[in-house]
Amino acid sequence: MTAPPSVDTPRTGPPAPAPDGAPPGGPDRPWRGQRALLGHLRPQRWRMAAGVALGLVGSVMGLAQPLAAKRVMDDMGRGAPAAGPVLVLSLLVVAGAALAGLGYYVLQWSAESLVCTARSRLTDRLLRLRVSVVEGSEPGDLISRVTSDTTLLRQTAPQAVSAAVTGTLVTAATVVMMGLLDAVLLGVTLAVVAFVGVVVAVVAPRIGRATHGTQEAVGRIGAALERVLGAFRTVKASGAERHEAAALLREAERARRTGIRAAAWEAVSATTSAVVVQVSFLVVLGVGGARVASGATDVSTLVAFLLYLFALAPRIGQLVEGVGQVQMGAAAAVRIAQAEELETEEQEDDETENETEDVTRAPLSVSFDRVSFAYRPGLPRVHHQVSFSVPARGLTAFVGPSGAGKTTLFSLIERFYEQDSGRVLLGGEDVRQWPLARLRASIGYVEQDVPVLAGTLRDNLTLGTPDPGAGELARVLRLARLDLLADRLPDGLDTDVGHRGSRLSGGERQRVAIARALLRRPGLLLLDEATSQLDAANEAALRDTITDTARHTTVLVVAHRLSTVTTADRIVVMEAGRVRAVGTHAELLERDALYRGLASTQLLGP
Ligand SMILES: Nc1ncnc2c1ncn2[C@@H]1O[C@H](COP(=O)(O)OP(=O)(O)OP(=O)(O)O)[C@@H](O)[C@H]1O
Repeated sequence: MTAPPSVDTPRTGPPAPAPDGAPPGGPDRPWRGQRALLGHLRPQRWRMAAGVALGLVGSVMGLAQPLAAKRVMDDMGRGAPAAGPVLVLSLLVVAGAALAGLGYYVLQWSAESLVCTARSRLTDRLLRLRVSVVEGSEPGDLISRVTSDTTLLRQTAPQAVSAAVTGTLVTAATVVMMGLLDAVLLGVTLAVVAFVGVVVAVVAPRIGRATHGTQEAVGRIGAALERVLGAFRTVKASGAERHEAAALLREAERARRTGIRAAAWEAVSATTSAVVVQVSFLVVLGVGGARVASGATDVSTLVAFLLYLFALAPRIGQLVEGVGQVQMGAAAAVRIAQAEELETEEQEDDETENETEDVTRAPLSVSFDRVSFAYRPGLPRVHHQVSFSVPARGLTAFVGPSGAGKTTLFSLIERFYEQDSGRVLLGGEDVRQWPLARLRASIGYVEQDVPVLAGTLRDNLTLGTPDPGAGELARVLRLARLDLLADRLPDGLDTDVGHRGSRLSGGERQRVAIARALLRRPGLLLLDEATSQLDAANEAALRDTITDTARHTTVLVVAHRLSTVTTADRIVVMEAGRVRAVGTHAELLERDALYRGLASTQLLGP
């Protein structure tokens, strides 16, 4: 074996995830949430503006209705024909209601579009996350960011926008009218109302923090549920339902507490604004009365001013509520932004989407050249200067004690992780030079754990090979000894196999995974303990299939049961992250004590 020259490469892996597995970042960067919220709103700004404008016109028509009604009554009182005013009033009623309804619809429509964009962007990113990032995160928490946080965003965005636009416009117009009536009284009013601004400035961040806390707790509920439902039988068999339910309840309680805290702060700001408006009314009454007495203004101006002040009150309430909605939306936007900041795999596969068309079906050689690797900085190394070469075609087996680093070899070939130093070569080319999509499309991989997804048998087989053709499907079903199963199932290939294939036996799940990998006609087939759960007859049959496949493809297998690999072209013995020996079964029995030990414990002689 000639080892290719070594090139030490710096570690380019992702940064370590946050210690609790949560996406990095926090709500504390100033205005981060508001900026993120604006980022979500921006693409919908015109549609939202249209919705708000329609609503505004509808409200103005509503305001004009009393005047039109007055006109109808006046005309009727005078005995004049009232058909015209009645028509105008009817138009105002119908058009006002229709426009207000249309405005609401357009606003909600834009909110749905906004949240759909957020969800698709987030799911797209989540599917492109690095394996290490997902393994360091809580899937349930990530899911809650796509579901619960985007829903909160959807609920708060229209109210926030409508409150900001309508509240600001109407407040500004009212203030102008008040200023025209009596500038001194306006000054007095603004001085009192400014207090609301101070309260809101103090309270708003607290609403944001409490909402963030609630959403964090909801995320942890998702994570705890995922943990329980992901190992449901184990939880039940261990009688751990109560214990796990208690953990869920603790998080639900935490969500309740932070939710109540947010509600309390909202109540504080709403009550303050209501009280301040009342106080401003009394102050204006007092100061205005004094001004009337001194002749600085007249009674009708004071009355008109007070009427405007009454009209202003709900607008101030709307603005205060809008600020609360913005804080809630911002809390959701921060959590969405945190998930969007998680490190994804390189974007190259977007740019070269048709690279997958160019899949390598020809057998691929594999070489490890002095590869060293640790899963994370600070963790012990799993591989120490691992070197071996496997030619294109043929069956190569990796054996060795548990934890020796066999599965990790496959993770480095698939580039789920990147080595700290040394090179991994596929078809003579560094795997880092391969476009990622093409690299993975050229490999068939059967992983050690639960390699079946929810859905039908057909969905599972065609994952990654969408239209294989009936003949090809029948071929792999036969090769993986699944043809009888497919005939037996009630809906054949369209039978639902349950969550993680729970309606299949362990051996059937393994055969499904093998069939799926074979369907790709890969240049390299990686099988990690792929036949460990098969009965003797099926295992023998699958062994023949694998041996046959290895005639035209490179096949690497990890096996604990040596009986499955004694006929391999070469066997690589690994121990504690190092390659100990390479040879055939017979050679290793003679040369390697560890292998001999493994063989004798498994009752395999020379
Ligand atoms: N995602 C991970 N993060 C951190 N450490 C890991 C990770 N996966 C595996 N390890 C560690 O790396 C070492 C090698 O694991 P690996 O799965 O490659 O061993 P293996 O030889 O395939 O073992 P087995 O035969 O039991 O499957 C083990 O000590 C394991 O604890």
